[in-house]
Amino acid sequence: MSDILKRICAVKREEVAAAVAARPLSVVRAAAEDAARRTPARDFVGAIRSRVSAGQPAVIAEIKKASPSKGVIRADFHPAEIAADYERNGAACLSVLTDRQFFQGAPEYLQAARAACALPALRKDFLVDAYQVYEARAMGADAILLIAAELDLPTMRDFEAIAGELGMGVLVEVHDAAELELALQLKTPLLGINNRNLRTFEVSLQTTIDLLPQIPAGRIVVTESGILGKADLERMRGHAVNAFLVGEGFMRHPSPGRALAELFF
Ligand SMILES: O=P(O)(O)OC[C@@H](O)[C@@H](O)c1c[nH]c2ccccc12
Repeated sequence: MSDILKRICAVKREEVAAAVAARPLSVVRAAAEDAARRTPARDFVGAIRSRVSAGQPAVIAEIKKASPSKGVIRADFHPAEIAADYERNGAACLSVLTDRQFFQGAPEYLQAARAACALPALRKDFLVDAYQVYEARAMGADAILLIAAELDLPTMRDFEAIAGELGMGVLVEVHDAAELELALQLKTPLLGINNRNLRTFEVSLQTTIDLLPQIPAGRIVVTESGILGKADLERMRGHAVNAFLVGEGFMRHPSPGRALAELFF
């Protein structure tokens, strides 16, 4: 079985090396600090927490053109329009793919999406180097994703500390009990459970349900991937999970925002 996550992360290391050669860390860091001063990050964690504590669904609506498992999901792709549509229809936050090679994303999509609305935006990418955390803030991101399957604990702590200095939120993503144990040692309250195994791309919503008993109070569980219909939603709500990260289920509709409203409100 080919390990897709490993392949992606190998490419990420090459990308970082090329980016560092073009724009050294000191420059990106200064750009990130400048961005943090001039356009402070929007409160990603707060946007989710306020909805969940009010008993409302917190939806992180994803802007994703393609994926390695599904190919092109949405050919007619306008990130700014989609972002505004999501906002009008009650999304709490955005998640924007910035990886070019595997997801046909781009940093410019994050910038365009964020500029078109007032929602906090997560940089959805595979972070393997602190450089990319600075890069995230420099491109306007309000939050970063840490994938516990690819990072050790000291590295995650380091990235979380940098994100905190720059005012960004952190969503830490796990897929099994071992990863969860690492993730729980971070400070962030936002715990994503990816129903998709990033090594094989198999999806099972049972992944979220199985890990719930090991999650202490005070963490906000975000169930990620494979949420397509009302039955999925009811199943999660039956286990008191009320924060969701949804991509494909919205992106295949002419109006992704309307799809969001129909599913959640
Ligand atoms: O399109 P879906 O099945 O609704 O999934 C969204 C999101 O969870 C998925 O895109 C994702 C979750 N974790 C990731 C890490 C990297 C890239 C993508 C992802």
